[in-house]
Amino acid sequence: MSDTLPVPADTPFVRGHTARLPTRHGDFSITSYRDAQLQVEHVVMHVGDVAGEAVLMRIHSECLTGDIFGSLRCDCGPQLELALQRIALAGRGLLIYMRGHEGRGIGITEKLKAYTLQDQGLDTVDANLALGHAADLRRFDAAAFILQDMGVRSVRLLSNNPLKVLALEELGIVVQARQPHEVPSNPENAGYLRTKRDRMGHWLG
Ligand SMILES: Nc1nc2c(ncn2[C@@H]2O[C@H](COP(=O)(O)OP(=O)(O)OP(=O)(O)O)[C@@H](O)[C@H]2O)c(=O)[nH]1
Repeated sequence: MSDTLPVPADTPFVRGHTARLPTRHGDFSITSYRDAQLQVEHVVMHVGDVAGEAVLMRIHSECLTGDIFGSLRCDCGPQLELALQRIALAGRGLLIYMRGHEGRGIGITEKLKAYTLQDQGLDTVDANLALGHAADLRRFDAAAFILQDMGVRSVRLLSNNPLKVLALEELGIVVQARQPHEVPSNPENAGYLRTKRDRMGHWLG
């Protein structure tokens, strides 16, 4: 971790512990961070010395259904796998796994309610709105802290989401480049991806 950059003393974020984590994608280290704001622990999967410039980086928002159960309703699971593969292949980089981001911040129960509304014909955005939520409630200040703590000075961000780039830049993160992170679609998530492209401005083909 960086000894060179000052980390604010009054932060709600605290580094936990680092361990070696060999995976089927390659050999990673994993570091936990306590987030007193969201009352969760985020984890970072990292490879190589990430202090410095132009670090390959993915911020992955928790998606229990996609990441764990192989849901076809979204593209989260394949995006997570692809990101770990790309970072392992690069030999240097990190994936910040943001807990508390489930359902773009609405939580698992509300996301399941949104799924039911989507099965009745609403798209992802309107389902959130019908439940009384904004389309996207995620905050990235924990990610900004983690990058600073790890000494990351600029990133090559794996993402298709222009608002994510803006949100990170507003927090002072230098996004040197944005690299597309598109995975093949399937019949179950075609509408979801279309909504991301047409209503949320994602750079998707
Ligand atoms: N509210 C809601 N959240 C969803 C739905 N499907 C997936 N999610 C959540 O969306 C989050 C991932 O955000 P996405 O919009 O897919 O992608 P992104 O992170 O903004 O953009 P990329 O960096 O390009 O992947 C995860 O927290 C998922 O749990 C859905 O139908 N409704």
